[in-house]
Amino acid sequence: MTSPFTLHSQASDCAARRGEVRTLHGTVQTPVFMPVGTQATVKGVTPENLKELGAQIILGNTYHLYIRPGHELIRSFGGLHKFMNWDQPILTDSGGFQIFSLKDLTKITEEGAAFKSHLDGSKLFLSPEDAVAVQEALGSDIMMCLDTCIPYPATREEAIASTDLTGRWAKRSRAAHKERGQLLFGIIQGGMYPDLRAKAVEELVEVGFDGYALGGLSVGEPAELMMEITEEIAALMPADYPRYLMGVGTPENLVEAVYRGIDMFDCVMPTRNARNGMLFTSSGRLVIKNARHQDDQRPVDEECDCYTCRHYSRAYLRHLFMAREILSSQLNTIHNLHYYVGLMARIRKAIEEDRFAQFRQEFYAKRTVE
Ligand SMILES: CNc1nc2cc3c(=O)[nH]c(N)nc3c(CCN)c2[nH]1
Ligand SMILES: [Zn+2]
Repeated sequence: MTSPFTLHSQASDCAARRGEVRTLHGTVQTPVFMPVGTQATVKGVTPENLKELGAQIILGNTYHLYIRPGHELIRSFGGLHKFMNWDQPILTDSGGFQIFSLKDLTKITEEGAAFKSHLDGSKLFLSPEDAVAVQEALGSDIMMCLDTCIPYPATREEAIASTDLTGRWAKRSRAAHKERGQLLFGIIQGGMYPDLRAKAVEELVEVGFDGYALGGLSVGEPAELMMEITEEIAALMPADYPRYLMGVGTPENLVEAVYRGIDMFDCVMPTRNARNGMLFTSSGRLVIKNARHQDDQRPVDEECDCYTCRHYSRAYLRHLFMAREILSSQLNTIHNLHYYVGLMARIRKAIEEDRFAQFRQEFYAKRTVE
């Protein structure tokens, strides 16, 4: 198994590292934040907007695209890249998280996940092999194994049963994956039990994947516990393969997880919060509907050079939000994604210059909660 990951530099005073992941649609510089594009679109922005703000790789979702419009339709258009006019890397999540968040609509057996469509309640089924086949049809550059995301809290017995099943499914996913350049990542479960997670790492490495993801986190557990597990398990994940922390997180989470050795992140926060009028800035968060922005001529963030900050005032963005204008979501999303992608670019530079621990201190010094 040759790794798609190249390590460029390792911080001298923490686990942070600078690297790159080679994929069929290009090389991704890490640490990297991946905007979420669940239904073949990053909500509210065009691929051109994404390129302009610096996005390297985006996320799609097996479950959603399988249900609508269907992976066979997308295959007939030459795959997801052609269908959505995005010619850079795409990572598709397996649907593990979505199927389990459907809760009572899902039945898990050894064979796979039987579930009811959230659209029309029709009965559907995905085996680990099906999930690989769907992602191959989509043509994603990085595929994720179908897994069972363990809720928080979970008993040790529940965590053992679920983690063992995820391990057996991972083996089947690897066997089903025909080598054609598409990468396949394994997902580490284990709940909040470090020993179960350590065992899961060993088993997945034994099977052999192109990268390893920490799953089952950011599921309602305290942030300290998420960071404890991340710190302990990232250190056990192969250093010469990509490490992906799924569904994380706030800007602070990203800084803390990079500090502990994580390379890849995805989170709906920048896009979802943008639509809800919550904007990220270098000094903290800003709620655009707040009356104090009503006649404020300044951009969202004086230190930001994104399209939104170069052309629009807080007053205008507040007006769009209050008027429920479509442009509100577009401009707020461009800014928030530019902030996240820009933060990762500043993190990569700090690691290259071996001053990440200092960067982390400065990052917090500037955060005054608005
Ligand atoms: C928001 N928090 C969060 N936790 C996750 C865990 C898994 C997880 O354990 N497995 C999978 N397959 N996906 C997850 C996701 C979706 C990531 N796009 C998560 N999101
Ligand atoms: Zn901006």
